[in-house]
Amino acid sequence: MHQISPVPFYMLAGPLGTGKTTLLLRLLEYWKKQGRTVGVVMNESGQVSIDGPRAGAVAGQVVNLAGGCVCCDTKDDLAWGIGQLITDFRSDLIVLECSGMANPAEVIDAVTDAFVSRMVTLRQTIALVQPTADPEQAYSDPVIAHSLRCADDIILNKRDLFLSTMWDASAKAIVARNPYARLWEASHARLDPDELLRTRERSPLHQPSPNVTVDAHPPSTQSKTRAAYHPLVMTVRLPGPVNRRKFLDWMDRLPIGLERAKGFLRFTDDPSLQEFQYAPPGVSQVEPLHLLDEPPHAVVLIGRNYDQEACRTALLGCAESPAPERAAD
Ligand SMILES: Nc1nc2c(ncn2[C@@H]2O[C@H](COP(=O)(O)OP(=O)(O)OP(=O)(O)O)[C@@H](O)[C@H]2O)c(=O)[nH]1
Repeated sequence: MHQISPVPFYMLAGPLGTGKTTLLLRLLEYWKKQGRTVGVVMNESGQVSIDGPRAGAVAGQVVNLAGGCVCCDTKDDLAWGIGQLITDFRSDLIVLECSGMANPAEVIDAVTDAFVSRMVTLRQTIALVQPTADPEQAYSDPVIAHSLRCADDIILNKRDLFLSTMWDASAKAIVARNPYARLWEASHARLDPDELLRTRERSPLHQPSPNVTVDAHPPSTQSKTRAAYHPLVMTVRLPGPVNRRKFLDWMDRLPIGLERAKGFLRFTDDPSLQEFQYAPPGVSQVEPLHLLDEPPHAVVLIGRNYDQEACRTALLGCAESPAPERAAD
């Protein structure tokens, strides 16, 4: 039987909208120049993958685990996705971008079990976070706390958007939570990949251990319920091109409880594909984008404490109503 050695596995973790895909695209370019055959596992919580097509434009192969969180709903699919990348696509390196709602401790647990560890060796866990006004409270959120705790490398990203006082207090709080990780500071995840990926001894904190995997949130393979700390995800499929003015109006009035939104669409007055992004505190943006394949036109909205239905109705209201059918002569 054909025996394969485990391939290196990298995990990008961290809360919603902190720059994981931005970093992933940089790493994919780097690995591509090195001649690596990279397989990407892209986990997204919406029913439609938005980041997968962007990564697919650079990487050889992307397996999308959309429609759930890799620590809850799609944990079993992770082993299948890794197996597919190795056996079908001969990937010699695999990188997983966790959904911004995933608990990386659960994912470490999944990729280091007896079965999956024959296929991959966890090489590095990189967490991306952004500063906050109240790091003590914000970094206690389960996803952030676990991301910080499990990481070998932590990137404090979005330097351009935050004042030094908030930045320094956040950096201090991060180091207090994980003094063993290397802390990087960046804008738009601009770092030297050679430096970032340079391996070093893994500290015991980074190995899967009872400290990391046993906590208030039991492994989801035992219970298929979603972790209670996850925000709500809504995917709105657009029936056709949208009216530019109405969509820009909608973008200007996004509800406060919305934590992340992204999607692909077309305007009625422009043939280009458009990418929509909203990751507070940044402003919402819609920009033309070129992809190899046409992605589904949809917007994924993630948040807590906002009127989902009102948001969906307003978004669908941007779609041009189809021209009335002409009566037969
Ligand atoms: N101003 C600013 N924007 C950034 C920076 N890094 C990323 N962004 C933008 O923030 C948005 C979210 O970035 P992504 O890389 O998609 O973040 P993510 O962590 O993959 O998002 P999710 O997968 O949805 O959790 C995009 O519009 C990025 O262009 C940064 O350092 N500064």
